[in-house]
Amino acid sequence: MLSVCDAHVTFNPGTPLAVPALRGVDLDIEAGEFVTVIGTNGAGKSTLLSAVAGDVRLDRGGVYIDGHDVTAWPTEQRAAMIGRVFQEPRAGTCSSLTVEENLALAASRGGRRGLRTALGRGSERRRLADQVARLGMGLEDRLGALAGTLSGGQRQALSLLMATLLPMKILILDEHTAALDPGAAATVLDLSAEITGEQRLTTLMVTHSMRNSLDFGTRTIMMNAGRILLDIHGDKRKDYDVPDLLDLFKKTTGSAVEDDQLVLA
Ligand SMILES: Nc1ncnc2c1ncn2[C@@H]1O[C@H](COP(=O)(O)OP(=O)(O)OP(=O)(O)O)[C@@H](O)[C@H]1O
Repeated sequence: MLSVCDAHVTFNPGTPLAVPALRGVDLDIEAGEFVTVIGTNGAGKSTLLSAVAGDVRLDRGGVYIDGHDVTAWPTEQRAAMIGRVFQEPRAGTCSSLTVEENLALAASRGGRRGLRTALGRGSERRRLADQVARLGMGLEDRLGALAGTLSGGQRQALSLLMATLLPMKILILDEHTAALDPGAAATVLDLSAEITGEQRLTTLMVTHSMRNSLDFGTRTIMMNAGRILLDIHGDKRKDYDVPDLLDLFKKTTGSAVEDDQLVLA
């Protein structure tokens, strides 16, 4: 469903500041798979996600979605197929619009209906209220509140809902719970699992928590220095715990994981 083939990306190529961020990444993901992506700082996780979304162009290699070669497609063209939630809750919602207006904007994305039309229809307003009620955060009673007044967790749950409101194929979650307190992070993670499961979305989630990388999704990949080091899926995944991931990392790279966040989170 999603294939990344021999992906290479170097930032600032040909300069003293050149950084090889992806060094030959191959990844094939089946429809409905939920892949958690883990790795030390600077491993290339976000670059991989950005290469799939179209924000980062490959120097070499290709990205294929449902058999279409999208390597040369700009982000806007891929946006109809890809939903994305970022680390920063403010990135996915507009502070100066209400909850309802944010949702209506997401519902009208790429379509003919504008914000006013979506909000002008009683049936559409009810549908959006029903959708927001499922988040279990009481936002259905705060549809008229500005998104800027919501808590980080509420805002990130709203971002998640907005990213998945319209039918699409791939959901990209880039450390989307990293800026939240533990309680809100757990709620948003559970919601992510629920929504992706229901819609059978093909999902790529970067996390800094080894624990979460095993507890959520159907497959775990670990990156280091621009490459995929480990790829665990199927029943095999149940046999792994955090110490196993640490061991594998050490065996493959010859060094221990130094990123405390990965180990402790
Ligand atoms: N726009 C950019 N310009 C220059 N270098 C960049 C740019 N974006 C990323 N890099 C570098 O590319 C490498 C991979 O970065 P990337 O953000 O993909 O890593 P990551 O695994 O997501 O790390 P983290 O967990 O710290 O977010 C890093 O060395 C980073 O400094």
